Amino acid sequence: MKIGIMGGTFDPIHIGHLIAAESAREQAGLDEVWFIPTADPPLKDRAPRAAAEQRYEMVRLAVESNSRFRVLDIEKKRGGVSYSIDTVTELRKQYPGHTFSYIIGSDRMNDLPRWHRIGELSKLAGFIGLERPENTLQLDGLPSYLRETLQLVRMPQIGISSTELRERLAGGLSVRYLVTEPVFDYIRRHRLYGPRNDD
Ligand SMILES: Nc1ncnc2c1ncn2[C@@H]1O[C@H](COP(=O)(O)OP(=O)(O)OP(=O)(O)O)[C@@H](O)[C@H]1O
Ligand SMILES: O=C(O)c1ccc[n+]([C@@H]2O[C@H](COP(=O)([O-])O)[C@@H](O)[C@H]2O)c1
Repeated sequence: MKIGIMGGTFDPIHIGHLIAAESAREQAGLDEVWFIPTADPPLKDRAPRAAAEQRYEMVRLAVESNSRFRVLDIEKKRGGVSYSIDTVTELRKQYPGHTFSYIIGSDRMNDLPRWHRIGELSKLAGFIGLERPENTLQLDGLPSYLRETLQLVRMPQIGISSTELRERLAGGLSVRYLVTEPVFDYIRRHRLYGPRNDD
């Protein structure tokens, strides 16, 4: 099977992530998309607000109604910094018949050369790049070995981020319809992302 990996911090997961995954599935002819919430994200300068277990649970709730979407706890279980090379190596061992491609937003695409052991990773997995409103992909900035493995897909522009959602929640504003209803309920029940005084 052809698998797309939707990796992310998902702090929290929002409709932009889901529409990105669905667009990639459709346009890249993927059989399934596997969502993999990180433990510690490698290149983010702040630790996630919600615990790995809570971020995993929100992703599980967001994808459970789609039979072509799955959530994997592989990075949560491994703990520590979630390097994609470790995840792909483990997945290839576990599922030798599948091929894997990382789905990434165009904003993250510029960071690709800084990913851990990126040369090796690019031989083990492909990359599917999505356009995002606030960043235009500068393909010229990428080395040719990455350009060659990159497939670009289009998606309706969803100009939201988890950062914006956390800010809205901290400010007492609604995130209804920016996240799925079960995720909205989970955030409310667990009182996630409320105002705090150590920011
Ligand atoms: N609105 C969006 N449209 C398309 N892709 C997105 C969108 N938001 C996030 N992504 C992509 O989803 C993946 C996971 O992103 P992540 O979990 O860090 O979400 P984020 O909204 O960018 O979070 P934050 O604001 O906390 O940095 C990344 O590849 C990112 O580019
Ligand atoms: O392996 C790396 O060095 C690496 C560096 C940056 C990001 N990633 C992966 O890219 C995905 C999106 O990351 P983030 O930080 O934007 O949530 C997630 O699966 C990360 O593990 C991976």
